[in-house]
Amino acid sequence: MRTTSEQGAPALSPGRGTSARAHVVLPAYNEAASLPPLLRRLADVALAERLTAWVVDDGSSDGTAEVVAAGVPGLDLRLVSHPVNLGLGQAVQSGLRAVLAEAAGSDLVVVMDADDTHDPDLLRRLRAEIDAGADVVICSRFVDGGDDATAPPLRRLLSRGAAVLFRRLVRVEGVRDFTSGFRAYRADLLARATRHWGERLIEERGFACMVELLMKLRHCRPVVTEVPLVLRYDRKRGASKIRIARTVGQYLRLLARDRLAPAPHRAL
Ligand SMILES: Nc1nc2c(ncn2[C@@H]2O[C@H](COP(=O)(O)OP(=O)(O)O[C@H]3O[C@H](CO)[C@@H](O)[C@H](O)[C@@H]3O)[C@@H](O)[C@H]2O)c(=O)[nH]1
Repeated sequence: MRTTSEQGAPALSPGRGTSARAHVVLPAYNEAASLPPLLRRLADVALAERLTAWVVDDGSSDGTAEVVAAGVPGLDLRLVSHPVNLGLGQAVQSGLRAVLAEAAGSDLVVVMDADDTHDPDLLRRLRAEIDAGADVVICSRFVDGGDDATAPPLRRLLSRGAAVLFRRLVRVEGVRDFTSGFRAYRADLLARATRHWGERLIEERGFACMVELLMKLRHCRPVVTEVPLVLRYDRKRGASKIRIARTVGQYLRLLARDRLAPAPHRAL
């Protein structure tokens, strides 16, 4: 296991082609119990997928960092640490920054939940989509074969409401599931967006950061595809951190900010 500083500008080699490595960013806040089974499952796909896992420990108090420091046989595992809790948005941003400092342009950068509710077997499918020409691939609850039937009704309403709202008002071609936390990006797309937005690539601290990232990336005119996600809403350990009223407020604020912010003059 290596511990990585968060500093470092994107240093990517350009050019399209078959994706080489897969970098999996796992934002984690108090996930010491959920991480070990997930990391073992990632180790199972690591060899075939040339995979590095980057856990972003966001000021956890439950020993999440120690779990990562213990390492997992067969898995190239890195730890990015925040000394205090800065929120999901900052954690994703720190993870992406660390990955981009060493990724190649055609690498695959995946962000997925650290609570062991996302299936690492989907990584093969994500790689296939990127290799076929996609810049962003979303694991989606809202395409044929996807669902979130096991989620509580209010949570389903939140995701569906957000999907309808953002589809109407933002429209990113190819996107149905705006709030899914399980996605893959081509590294050079993220690097291009980072060069333009810098630290402002992700300003939302909470769950709205997922939508914000898509909103910013749309200015790069990415090719976006979706693959079905059957969300196993069966968190076996710990509790969900999402607060519904707060998240709705963040979505509305994000929409307002997007309307007011000047769009880049041309595609990035
Ligand atoms: N680093 C960090 N990670 C966090 C924080 N808050 C949450 N996370 C991480 O974000 C992931 C998802 O958090 P959960 O608390 O498990 O939320 P959920 O209810 O499973 O979220 C579901 O709905 C979201 C909105 O639709 C989706 O974005 C998410 O992928 C998932 O489907 C987990 O890995 C959790 O540790 C934070 O403050 N800091």
